[in-house]
Amino acid sequence: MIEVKGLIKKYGDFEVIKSIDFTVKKGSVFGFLGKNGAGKTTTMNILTGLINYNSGKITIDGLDFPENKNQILRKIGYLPENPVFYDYMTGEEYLYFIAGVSGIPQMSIKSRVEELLHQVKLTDAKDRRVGGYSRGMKQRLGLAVALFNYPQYLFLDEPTSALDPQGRLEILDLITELKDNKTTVFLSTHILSDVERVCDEVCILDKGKILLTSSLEDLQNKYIQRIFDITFENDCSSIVEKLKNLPYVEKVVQQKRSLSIYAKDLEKAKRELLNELVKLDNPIVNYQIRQGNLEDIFIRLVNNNDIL
Ligand SMILES: Nc1ncnc2c1ncn2[C@@H]1O[C@H](COP(=O)(O)OP(=O)(O)OP(=O)(O)O)[C@@H](O)[C@H]1O
Repeated sequence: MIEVKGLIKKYGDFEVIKSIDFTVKKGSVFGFLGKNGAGKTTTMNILTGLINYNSGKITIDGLDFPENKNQILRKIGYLPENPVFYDYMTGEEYLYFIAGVSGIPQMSIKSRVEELLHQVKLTDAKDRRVGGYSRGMKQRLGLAVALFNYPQYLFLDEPTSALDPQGRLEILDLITELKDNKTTVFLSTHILSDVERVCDEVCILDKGKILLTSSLEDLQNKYIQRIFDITFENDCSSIVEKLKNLPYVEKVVQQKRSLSIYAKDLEKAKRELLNELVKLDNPIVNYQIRQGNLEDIFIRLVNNNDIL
């Protein structure tokens, strides 16, 4: 288990991490969410021992982080957002190079390299120079490096953002496999559908502060919202204000001829909204009720702070 209490990180006078607390349960997939610049990479760099922090307490499996850094780091694997390699090496040579510095017994190296190449689906590309790999292939090679020493805690910083949908699914499947093997995964990402697919816990960071930590299930149960998506024949800018003032409407988001109306009172909105809309001199071409997803919850939390 990772426990973080009162963690503060400053660059000069700029407090990037503003006294955050959170707990990552062993064996879980912990989704660490936040907009650009929220402080996700900084937090991950601290937890993987790459940078120092100003104050706070971090314990991993009950061990104080600074006091037991070497012991703890042996349990940790990290895939940074933009992993860097020696481009002139082949993928296989690079993993042999990592083996050389990892302390793994000589006799196990060949089988470990082969196993990892297979796991990240790079066996066919193992003899190509890394400089010629696509971003997705580099990401997968970085994952092989992070996994080299069978980490108990795996930190992944935006591991799928460079990948095409197929590549993303492969990484998400791998995360699920790792979780099944009891690896704790700390996943920073912007891609909320990925979080919905693999995470157990969600932590939302905004401007260095934690807005919310929750199990994904609780978050969905508590904050899920019904949204009415309506498309009109003509531009609907002029009716937004009127709709916002309806007592059962919480928020209206407009995109040219379409509106997303967030309901405060779902039952009332179901009964009354359509009646209200047909009175307008703008024919409706589409009307549907959608269940909000994590993306909607995230946008409401980070942009409005209106459900806290
Ligand atoms: N070495 C540094 N010196 C000064 N400021 C820094 C340094 N590293 C990061 N920052 C600032 O700290 C804040 C948090 O950055 P961080 O990279 O942790 O955010 P992030 O949530 O990972 O964003 P992204 O999704 O863009 O990677 C940003 O405002 C960034 O400019």
